[in-house]
Amino acid sequence: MDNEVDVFYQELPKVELHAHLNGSVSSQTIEKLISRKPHLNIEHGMTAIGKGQRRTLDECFQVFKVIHQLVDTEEDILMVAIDVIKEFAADGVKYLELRSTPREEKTTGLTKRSYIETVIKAIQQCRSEGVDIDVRFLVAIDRRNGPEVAMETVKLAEEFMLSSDGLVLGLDLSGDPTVGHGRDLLPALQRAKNCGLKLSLHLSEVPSQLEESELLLNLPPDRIGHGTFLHPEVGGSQSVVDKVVENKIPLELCLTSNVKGQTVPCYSKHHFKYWYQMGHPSVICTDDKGVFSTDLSQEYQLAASTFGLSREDVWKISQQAIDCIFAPDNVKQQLKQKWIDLQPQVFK
Ligand SMILES: CNc1ncnc2c1ncn2[C@@H]1O[C@H](COP(=O)(O)O)[C@@H](O)[C@H]1O
Ligand SMILES: [Zn+2]
Repeated sequence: MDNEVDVFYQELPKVELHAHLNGSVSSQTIEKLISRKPHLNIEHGMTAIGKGQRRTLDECFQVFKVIHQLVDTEEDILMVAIDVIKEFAADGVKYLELRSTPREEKTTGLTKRSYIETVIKAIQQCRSEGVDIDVRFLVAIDRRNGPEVAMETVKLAEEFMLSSDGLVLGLDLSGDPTVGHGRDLLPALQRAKNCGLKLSLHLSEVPSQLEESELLLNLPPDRIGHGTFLHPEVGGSQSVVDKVVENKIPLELCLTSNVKGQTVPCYSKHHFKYWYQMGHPSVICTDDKGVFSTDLSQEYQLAASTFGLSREDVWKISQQAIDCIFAPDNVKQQLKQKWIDLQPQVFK
């Protein structure tokens, strides 16, 4: 971890809605993976970006390739998912929507179906051990893989949505934003929406995506990842902002990820300020806590110190995130009660 985090932020009950499984692998788990696969000659420094370090977004995507080499069996996925879930729980996260791209690995017999099944198994195992966190799963589409794979992923997600007892709730669109165009993925995303999968789309993570965002906002998505370049001040447009506001589409905002990935020049210029000041639903998230050496408490603390938020403001942000989850209303009600129960302890 990069910084010392005040106990208030750790004890604050939190909702995490934007976490990529393989980007969330901690250094402890990476150690275990490296010792399972010494022949790969992967060193620790290749899988995380430390304090004060920055990488281009392109270099970040190279890091995921290294991690994918380390995580290529059902056994690896099970361990990684269980570790990640327990780490979020230890950081005070009470509700987590984990997202991951199902991968097939011919050499190890891993299939996209067994990939999803294994993540579900990890969630169930944590639940049976009594880990204090409600975890759901969003199946991810890597935009690099094109429309056919996207459609295949939607069909799989649809199947699991119906058979996983509410654990699979939706779909994520992610991957290198400079590759491919959302227009080609529209039929798959439209199908997902029609069958009841919730949609969280990475939109305008880089400046060149305005036209794509305009198009995909017509779906409309249920949440937006990043949305760094949506507003006019950074080359977006007012009509795009209006669409987001009219449809009340929550934004998942990841400060460290954007600064370390160099799409935002510094913390004080993060678009959290723009959307939060407007009173638009803005959820603080980690994106890739392993790769960016952070955790959700630290992200809350960073937002507070950068934008001068009081503890009451911070409490409100974490509480209002409950309204943005993809799980049904009864789950929202349970979480709201949990927040009420925990409040005296956090503000003691
Ligand atoms: C930094 N900003 C980002 N922008 C876009 N996509 C990202 C991302 N961070 C992570 N991913 C997506 O998540 C995958 C890793 O987790 P999973 O193998 O799916 O669990 C990456 O390969 C990429 O597709
Ligand atoms: Zn992301």
